[in-house]
Amino acid sequence: MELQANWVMRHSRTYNKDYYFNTVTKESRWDAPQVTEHERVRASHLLVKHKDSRRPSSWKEENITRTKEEALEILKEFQRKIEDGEETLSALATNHSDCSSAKRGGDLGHFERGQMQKPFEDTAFGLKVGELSQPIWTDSGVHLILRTE
Ligand SMILES: O=C(CCc1ccccc1)N[C@H](Cc1nc2ccccc2[nH]1)C(=O)O
Repeated sequence: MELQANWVMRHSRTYNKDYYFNTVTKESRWDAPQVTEHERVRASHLLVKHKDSRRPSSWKEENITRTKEEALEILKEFQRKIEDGEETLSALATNHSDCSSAKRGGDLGHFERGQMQKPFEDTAFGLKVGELSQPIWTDSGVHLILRTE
């Protein structure tokens, strides 16, 4: 079983049973400290909408008519530029994201589970800090997500 950082399992001869010891805080416990996943994360994203998006309109384009396939091709080009270090997600989101968060470089702020559309939430909570997602689909369109905290 995975233990939280700095915790080790020890054996008590007095009680003849295992216990858990934190090598940093010197705390000891009978029960194993559970690894809790992050309660909340912070992320930025770049959204490309398509004609079947929940709201096929944005600050950029009053009436969005591109197809899902076209949206994905556009997003994959952005993904390549970010992965090559040619562009940052923030700069591309500012100029090209179909979400109102474009005005904040794509920053969505902190959020907990239960606040965003499920595919978006699951991807964001599955990223390490600084990690960029693969293109993911929600009812809003297709997104790239960068976990920032
Ligand atoms: O829902 C919003 C606002 C999101 C937001 C949160 C926090 C700060 C700023 C913006 N914008 C939608 C597009 C959109 N759909 C999303 C689905 C998941 C995450 C972000 C999303 N953004 C839209 O513009 O149609």
